[in-house]
Formats: sequence, structure tokens, C-alpha cells
Amino acid sequence: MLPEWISVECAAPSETHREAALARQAQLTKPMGALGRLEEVAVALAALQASKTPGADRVPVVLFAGDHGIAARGVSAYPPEVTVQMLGNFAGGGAAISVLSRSLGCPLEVVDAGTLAVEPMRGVVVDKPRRGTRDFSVERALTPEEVAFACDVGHRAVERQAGHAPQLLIFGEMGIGNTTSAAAMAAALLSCAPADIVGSGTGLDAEGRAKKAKVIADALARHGLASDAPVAEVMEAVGGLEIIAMTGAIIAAAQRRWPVLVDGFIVSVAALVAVRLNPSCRPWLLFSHRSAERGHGMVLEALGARALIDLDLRLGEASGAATALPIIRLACALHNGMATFAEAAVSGRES
Ligand SMILES: Cc1cc2ncn([C@H]3O[C@H](COP(=O)(O)O)[C@@H](O)[C@H]3O)c2cc1C
Ligand SMILES: O=C(O)c1cccnc1
Repeated sequence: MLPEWISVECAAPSETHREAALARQAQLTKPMGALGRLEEVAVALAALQASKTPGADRVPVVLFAGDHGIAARGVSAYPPEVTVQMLGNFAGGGAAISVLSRSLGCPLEVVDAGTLAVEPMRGVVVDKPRRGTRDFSVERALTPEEVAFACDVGHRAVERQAGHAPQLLIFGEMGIGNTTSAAAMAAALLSCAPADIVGSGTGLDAEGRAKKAKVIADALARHGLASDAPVAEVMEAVGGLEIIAMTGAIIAAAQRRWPVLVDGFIVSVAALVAVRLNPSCRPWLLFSHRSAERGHGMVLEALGARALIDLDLRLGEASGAATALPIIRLACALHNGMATFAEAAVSGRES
């Protein structure tokens, strides 16, 4: 059973603030609509933050890590021990997201949501129901209790961010094998062929991708997930602890009225699961980038989402969301700081 809080309705964004923000955009000294999607983002944030002056200065990043039994099947270009080694790198400040979050002034919290690590590590919050998932090519990855625990991991992580008074939240992931788990979840939820959604992850070649697609197709058949399976079944059969923690975090954040800036393929799959479980969280999601991972476009389309940037990133770790954040900050600065036609004594549009 999933925790009861998962289905608690999220509030709607403020229509009053959306309308006020649209009206302000129309008065700023530029041709109507000329700032394109920067206008859209500022207006969306104004509605989500119920604010006249939207902002993205206080943006905590939470990175969830987990290991995957399926990694034993040779579905990643890197060995499973990299997950725990990278935990050390996050804590030590040397990973991509460490550098990005530092540069952006974003607090970074790293949560071991289910890695194989035995010993606690400095700078890492340990909150896991087990060490790694089971190999879903032979058995279900998780029990219902472990899925519920992982949802709560995300909820607890969101609660811990309250002290930062977040204007926006970013979630990221690390877990060797997690593009396989995410692709399996997405294939089941979207009823599409694994071969159409599977990508290279950390760098598989065509042969590796074909093998990965077969591992997923066989697993979906084994677990009877071929079409319109219940979401909780999909989470148990092929889910990942860090992915489910992000699903929980997304819903918990939206319930708190905190918008979420979604990262790449894996986080988008976590978001797809979140929206399937609780559709009222959808308005709280902004989409940062389109990853080079093959299936990301399909997942974005299923969510009715358009990403802000496309830089051929395929890293994960919330790196795409962090990279898009300066654009959002600039969109807010423009919205809040530009003069209106009246203020600058500039003539408006000929009617
Ligand atoms: C050194 C290193 C750092 C990473 N940071 C994120 N990922 C990314 O790659 C993994 C998913 O790809 P796959 O499914 O092919 O294993 C995840 O850990 C993801 O966050 C990394 C991968 C590696 C090797
Ligand atoms: O887009 C992602 O989230 C991604 C892509 C490749 C590897 N890890 C993550």
C-alpha cells in the first residue's frame, strides 16, 4: 500500500497572480511576447509562488542515490560500485552537481535512499529501506513496504528543506543501472516497446542498447506489466529506490506549494509516476532540459511538457536543472525589474 499522503490533493496555482503577471508582461518595455518563454516562466512562477515578484534565489537541490539489482545484467557501461564511490564525490564537492550547486549558491543535500553502502558517510543522509533493489530480471525489485518507505524518504527530504524557505526545488539522482529501471517503468506506463524508449545511459553502444531493451522486455513480460498495469505494481516490479523517493518528493513538494524544476530522463520518469499517482501535482512542475537519453522526448510528450534547454546533456545528478536555473533567474529579474511603457515614457503598440 502506498502512503495515504500520496493522494492528498495539491492546491491549484494562483490564477489571480497569473493574470496580474500576464498584465505586467504586457506593460513592460518590449514588443508583446518578445521575451518568449522567459515571459512564460516568469508568469508560471508568479502563479505558483502566488507572488507579484517571482524569484528563484532560494533553490535547494536534493540528490537521491540508489543501487539497482538489474545492474548485474550488464545494462550499464559502468560498474555498480560507482554509485557509492560517487556518494563520496558528492560529499567531497567534486561531482558535477557539487560544482553547479556551489556556483549557483544552491544548498545541496545528498540522500542515500538505497545504495549498497554499508557505512554511513559524512555529508550523506542515510534513509533507506534496504541496500539496493533486487534484480528485476528474476524477481520483483521491491516489496510494497519498501515502495512505501521510498515514497516517505522523498517526503522527509522535502520537509527537511523547509528551513531554506524554497522558492523552487530541484531533485536529482545517482544510481548505476537507473536508466534501465526508469526505461522499464516508462515502457510499462506508456505501453510502448522498450526498444523505442531505451537509451545509452552512461554510454552503451547499439549492441548494448539492444541487450538492455531485451532485458526490459523480458522483465515486463515476466511481471505481467505489458499494458495498463497499476502504477504501484510497476513501482514494485521494476522501480528504483531513488526514483520512487523522487516521486514522493515531487508530490510532497507540490502539496506544500513548492514548484519543482524537473531534471532529465530519470527525474522525468519519477515525475510521470507522480502525475499518474496524483495528477494535481502536474501544474507544479517546470521542465528544465531535454536530455540526450533516447526516451526523454517520449516522457516529456506524455507529460505535455516542453523543456527550456537542449544541450545534449546526459548526466543526471540534477545537472540539467541546475544548468537551466540561471535562465529562470533572469526571467524573474526581467519580470520584476523592467520598466513599464508608462514608467519609461515609451510609446506602446499602435492599435
Ligand atoms: C561517474 C558517473 C557519474 C554519474 N553521475 C550521474 N550518472 C548517471 O548515470 C547513471 C545511469 O546510467 P546507467 O543506467 O547507464 O548506469 C546514473 O547514476 C545517473 O545519475 C553517472 C554515471 C557515472 C558513471
Ligand atoms: O537524462 C538523464 O537523467 C540521464 C541520462 C543518462 C544517464 N543518466 C541520467
